[in-house]
Amino acid sequence: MTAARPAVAEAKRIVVKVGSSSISGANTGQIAPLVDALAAAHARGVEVILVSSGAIATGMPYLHLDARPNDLATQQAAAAVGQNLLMVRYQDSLDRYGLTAAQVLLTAGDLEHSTPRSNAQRAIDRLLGLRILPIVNENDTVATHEIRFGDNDRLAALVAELVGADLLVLLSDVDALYTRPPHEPGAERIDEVAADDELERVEIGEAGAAGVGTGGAATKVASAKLAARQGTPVVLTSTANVRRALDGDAVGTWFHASSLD
Ligand SMILES: Nc1ncnc2c1ncn2[C@@H]1O[C@H](COP(=O)(O)OP(=O)(O)O)[C@@H](O)[C@H]1O
Ligand SMILES: N[C@@H](CCC(=O)OP(=O)(O)O)C(=O)O
Repeated sequence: MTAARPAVAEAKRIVVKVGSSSISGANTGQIAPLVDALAAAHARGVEVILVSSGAIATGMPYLHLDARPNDLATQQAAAAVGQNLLMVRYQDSLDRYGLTAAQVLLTAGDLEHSTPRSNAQRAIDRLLGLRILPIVNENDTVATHEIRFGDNDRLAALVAELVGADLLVLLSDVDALYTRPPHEPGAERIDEVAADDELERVEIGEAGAAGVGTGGAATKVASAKLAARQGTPVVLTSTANVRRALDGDAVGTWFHASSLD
């Protein structure tokens, strides 16, 4: 069967980004199907890098928090508790395929300075050469306001650039970008974005219902624009669609590379 998106079928190195709301709390069970899809791509010889949020959301119950904390210190504490548990959950799931995860924690400052940047690049390259799955997150305990990425959608686009990815897959709780918030009447699915002016008519609403993510659709669009400008095409779709997105099916919204300014 021919893939609807040949660029996906031909991609050798793919960055997949998943948000907190997709893999924590009531959606912790989505880790296994996500790992199934990553393992299938890995088995085809694709080099996969996962950018995963969820440290804070995973740590929250252990700090007896019902909602995402607002202050930086408590966010950092929750992330420190949650990050290793998140990695254990990924590794448990990867064990089903005999695959190994590696934790890669980065700050915005790391990617802006040449020495830590090339160190990270070298380490990720070696991990991929060893057929290990790098799982990237912001290094929340050392990231202060000045050196925060702000959201992992942006981090994902910067990692895609760092590793020279052929494709960025941004996962969310909606199946695509819509012309307005998807629950509003008149919202239409956008199949592809080939030029910047096509985004002018898009109305971006509030972030998802789970209340544990930070970015919402606005940061996904910004990330997709950044990656596309760097020459990496982007698929924006739901976590439930990840398998189909990696198979090259025409799911979600496709952002053409180098088409946006
Ligand atoms: N124009 C739009 N198209 C798609 N989603 C939108 C739009 N405007 C607002 N949203 C909302 O953005 C949410 C996704 O953001 P978010 O909850 O932060 O995701 P994640 O936790 O996966 O990063 C969706 O649940 C959706 O309701
Ligand atoms: N580094 C943070 C990510 C912050 C965050 O909520 O990101 P996202 O869910 O992608 O909007 C964490 O792991 O909790």
